[in-house]
Amino acid sequence: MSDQEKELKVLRDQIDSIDKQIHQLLNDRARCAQQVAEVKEKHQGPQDAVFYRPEREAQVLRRVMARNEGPLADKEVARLFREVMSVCLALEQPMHVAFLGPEGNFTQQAASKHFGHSAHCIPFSNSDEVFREVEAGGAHYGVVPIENSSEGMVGHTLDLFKRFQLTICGEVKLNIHHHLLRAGVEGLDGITHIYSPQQTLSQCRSWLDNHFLSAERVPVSSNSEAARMALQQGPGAAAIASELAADLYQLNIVSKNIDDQSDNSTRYLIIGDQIVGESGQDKTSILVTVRDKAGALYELLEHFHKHEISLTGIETRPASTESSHSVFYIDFQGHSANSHIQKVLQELESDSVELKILGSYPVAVL
Ligand SMILES: O=C(O)C(=O)C[C@]1(C(=O)O)C=C[C@@H](O)C=C1
Repeated sequence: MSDQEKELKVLRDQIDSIDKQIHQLLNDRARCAQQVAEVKEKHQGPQDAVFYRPEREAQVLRRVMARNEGPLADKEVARLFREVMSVCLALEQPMHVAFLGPEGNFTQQAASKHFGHSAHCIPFSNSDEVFREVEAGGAHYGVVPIENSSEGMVGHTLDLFKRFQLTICGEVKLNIHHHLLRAGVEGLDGITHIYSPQQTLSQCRSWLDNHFLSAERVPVSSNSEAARMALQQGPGAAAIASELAADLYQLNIVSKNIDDQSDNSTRYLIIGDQIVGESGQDKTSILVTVRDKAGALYELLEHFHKHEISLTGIETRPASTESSHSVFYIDFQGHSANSHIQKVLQELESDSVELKILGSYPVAVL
């Protein structure tokens, strides 16, 4: 045995022994989660037991990151624990998560980032169907986009909260990175057509102008459709799409991160029908309907100012039935179980035509 082989053997024996301990501990943890499920079923009833606890998951992940001493990066260890909790939760109850499809898009990536890879994610062709599926009980939770750093709020998603009696159980943020994908070929030569949704083509315009001024840019309905076209049309075709789409359609990533803006991100909401407990770092979202008059918004915001509550987002939506009313979607720091948040909610309720509390939920961890 060479010196190198001897030294490697010592270290690999150590790794084998550590792996054995990790393996045992993982199964110990899984057994604990099974017992947690039994306790929930015993006290809440087998039909009503709530297995997924976003507040607890957020606390576990925050603690993992806070105590991490490396060399693994905080986010990397949290990602591992995210998956550990995902398999443990699947033992308690296999999770069915509806998302705004099609398969391979960024919303699916967001769903996996939030629930881990043991959740069964099902694509739906529009956000209305995602809401309907969750409300009907066909899926435990749903994932829909709410805000993009360059495009702003997704008004349609906000309006769905007026129609459906669902709550917000969580949020997840995803950095959006677009890649150039090709089937069976490496490099950039010979590309004549580039497929992607119009919005993505716009977000990569400078890169495309620099590299492919003469290639035809073909707008398609989704990321996944772009990937499918690249696969179907052969070597002259390329798609701009996500890493997940590359995996799904077995395409090569020939150029990574081609977005003009490197910090493009999208925030997604987790919708369900449960009240989420306090995690220690939470947000609350509401819809407030007020009569149109000068200073209406000012009066609403005064309540937040008085109680020193920081807003994290505000958006005006048209009131569908009454033209003399305005609806504001507002999210702010704090949990509705907290007494000073309760005071603001009471004041808003007495000052408005309608107040709908959409939910309190943990601020995105990963
Ligand atoms: O603490 C719980 O309630 C659990 O069910 C355990 C556990 C975990 O694996 O840590 C699993 C799923 C929940 O979403 C939260 C945490």
